[in-house]
Amino acid sequence: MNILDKIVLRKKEEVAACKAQTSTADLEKKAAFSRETYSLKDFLTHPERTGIIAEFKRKSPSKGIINNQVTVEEVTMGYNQAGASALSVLTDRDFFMGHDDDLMAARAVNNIPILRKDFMVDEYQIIEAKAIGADIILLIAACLTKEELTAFAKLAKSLGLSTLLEVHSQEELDFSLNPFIDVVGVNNRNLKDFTVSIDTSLQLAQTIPSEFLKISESAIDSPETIKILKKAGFNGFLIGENFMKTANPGKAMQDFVHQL
Ligand SMILES: O=P(O)(O)OC[C@@H](O)[C@@H](O)c1c[nH]c2ccccc12
Repeated sequence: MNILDKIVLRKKEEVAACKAQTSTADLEKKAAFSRETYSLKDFLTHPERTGIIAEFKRKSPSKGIINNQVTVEEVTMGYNQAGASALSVLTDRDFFMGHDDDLMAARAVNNIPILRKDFMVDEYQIIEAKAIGADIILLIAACLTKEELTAFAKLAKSLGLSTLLEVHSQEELDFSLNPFIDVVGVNNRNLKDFTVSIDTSLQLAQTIPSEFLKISESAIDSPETIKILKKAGFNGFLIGENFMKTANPGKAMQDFVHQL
C-alpha cells in the first residue's frame, strides 16, 4: 500500500472517532465558527504580500523530523512579518506531528489566511476546519472522487472558506476542476512515491484554465525557482521544509524574500 493510501485509511478511522465525540452541532457553537474568514485569492494578489504560503511542519513521512524545537506562534508570526500571503499549518497528528491546537494558536496571533493542511476525506473535517479558525481547506485530487471534490468545495464555499485544489498530473486536473474551487495548486511532490520535480508545475501551468489562480507546492528551495515559476504564470508558492529546517524559519523566509 502506498503512503497516501495508508494516511487516508488512518484518517477515516480518526474522523469516525472525532464524530463519536463531538457532533457537528457542537462544532458550530465554537466561537471561531462564526468569524469572518480571510480570502486566499485576495491575499495572493495583494501587492504588499509575496504570494508565499509559508508552512509550519514539524515532521513529514518523506523527511522524518524537520524541526521540533520551535513554537507555532514564533514561526507563523515570523512568516507573517516576512510577507506571507497565507500560512499553512499541518493538523495531521500521526504522520506530520501536527495538531488542531497548532492551527488555533496560529489563528490567535495572525490576521492573514490560514490553510488547514490535512487530508480531507469527510465533510465533518470541513466544519471542523472552520471551527478551529481556518480560512482555507486543501482538497487532494489523488484521494477524492469528482463527486466528493464538488460536494466538499461547495460546502467550504457556503461556510466562507477558500478551497485549494491539489493536483499532480494532467489526469487529475481533467476530472477535478469545479466552479467551487478558488485556487489550483500543483504539487511537485508525488504523494505516492515522494519523488519531486518542479517540471510538474511548469508542465501543468499551460493547461490550468486562466480563471483559476495557480500555486506551485513543495520542493521550492531557491528564489531562482520562484522567478521561473512566476514566469510560467504562478501566483503563489507553498514552502515548508526550506524554512522549517532552519533554527529560525521566520528569519529564513525574510532572507529568502530579500533575494526575490
Ligand atoms: O516542505 P515543502 O517541500 O516545501 O512542501 C510544502 C507543502 O507543499 C507540502 O507539505 C505538501 C503539499 N501537499 C501536501 C499534502 C499533504 C501534506 C503535505 C503537503
